[in-house]
Amino acid sequence: MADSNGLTLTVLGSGTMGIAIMGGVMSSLADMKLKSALQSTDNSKTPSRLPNKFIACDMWAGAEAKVKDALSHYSFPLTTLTNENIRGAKEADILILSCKPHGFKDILGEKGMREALAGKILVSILAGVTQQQIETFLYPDGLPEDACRVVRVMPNTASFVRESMSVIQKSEPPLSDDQLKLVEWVFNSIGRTVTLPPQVMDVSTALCGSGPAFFALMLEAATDGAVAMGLPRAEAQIMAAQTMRGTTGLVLNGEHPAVLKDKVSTPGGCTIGGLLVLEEGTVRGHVARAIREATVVASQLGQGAQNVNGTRQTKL
Ligand SMILES: NC(=O)C1=CN([C@@H]2O[C@H](COP(=O)(O)OP(=O)(O)OC[C@H]3O[C@@H](n4cnc5c(N)ncnc54)[C@H](OP(=O)(O)O)[C@@H]3O)[C@@H](O)[C@H]2O)C=CC1
Ligand SMILES: O=C(O)[C@@H]1CCC=N1
Repeated sequence: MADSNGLTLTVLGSGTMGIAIMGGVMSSLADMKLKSALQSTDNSKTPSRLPNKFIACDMWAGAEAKVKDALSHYSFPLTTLTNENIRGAKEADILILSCKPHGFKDILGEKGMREALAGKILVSILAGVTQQQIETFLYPDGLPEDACRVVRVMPNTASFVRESMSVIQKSEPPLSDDQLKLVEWVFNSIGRTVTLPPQVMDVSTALCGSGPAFFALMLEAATDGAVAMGLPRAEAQIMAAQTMRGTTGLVLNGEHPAVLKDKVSTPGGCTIGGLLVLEEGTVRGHVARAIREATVVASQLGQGAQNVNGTRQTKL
């Protein structure tokens, strides 16, 4: 692990995701330091230089305190900047574009930004904004030799606790070995990654980006039911969350969800009774439709469209 020789990671937009990603990377680095003191690690997938200095840019001054509150306990060099995106970009080796989807033109259109980004990796996590949209905006006359490499990734908010499911869009032409190692290291350090083609980025946004909200709704509803039957809320919430974690652990361990469900359903028992109530409510159809709706909405986000459920209107 390179320490004194470390890279600088800048986030452009220090909101929920900017903080979550920096927090996850810092936590991972802190963990690596501890582990490397105890055992040797497989370095074949580790870039020669890792990010260990961080710059958080935002246009809202209040973001500085939020970033410091969330991250200063990690003790990595952390600079917070307000309305100084160009400086943040100049000092960066790798950047995460983490503003709202419609905000990318304000940031990338700033005078001097193109020069500040030259030769660097710009990871966009914006929902609904394609790699091509960003590249065409930055380089309307075609990619110059010193163009930055735009890489699209869809992580989720669990980055903060290093449990993200991040979808890395396959880059065309391929990234260099060093670039790929670095991008994969950043997102592997904050959870799990898969690499997929551009045409599935919107559904990945719905399933993985929005997913924590959908699963949280399920968790909250289960907690409410338990509270209604007499459990104290604090315990009920932990019990529901741990049960959800256990279920995901089994599935990630190879158990098929349908088999898992059947194994829990004792004949004549309480589980099948509960499941049939869920089926009466067409929960599966609605959950699946939520993913479909979110996919459609995600696909509109880069075009300035708004609203859901057939009420979408394109901004003129
Ligand atoms: N939230 C999530 O779980 C996920 C979000 N995403 C994507 O990540 C991106 C960020 O989402 P999220 O973190 O939730 O959004 P937030 O609104 O929490 O954060 C975005 C931040 O960018 C700031 N910002 C806006 N304009 C500028 C500018 N010109 N220069 C610097 N900073 C600016 C915003 O400031 P201000 O508030 O003042 O506008 C805000 O603090 C979005 O594009 C979203 O699609 C992807 C996966 C999951
Ligand atoms: O709701 C949104 O638009 C963003 C993208 C994925 C999660 N949150």
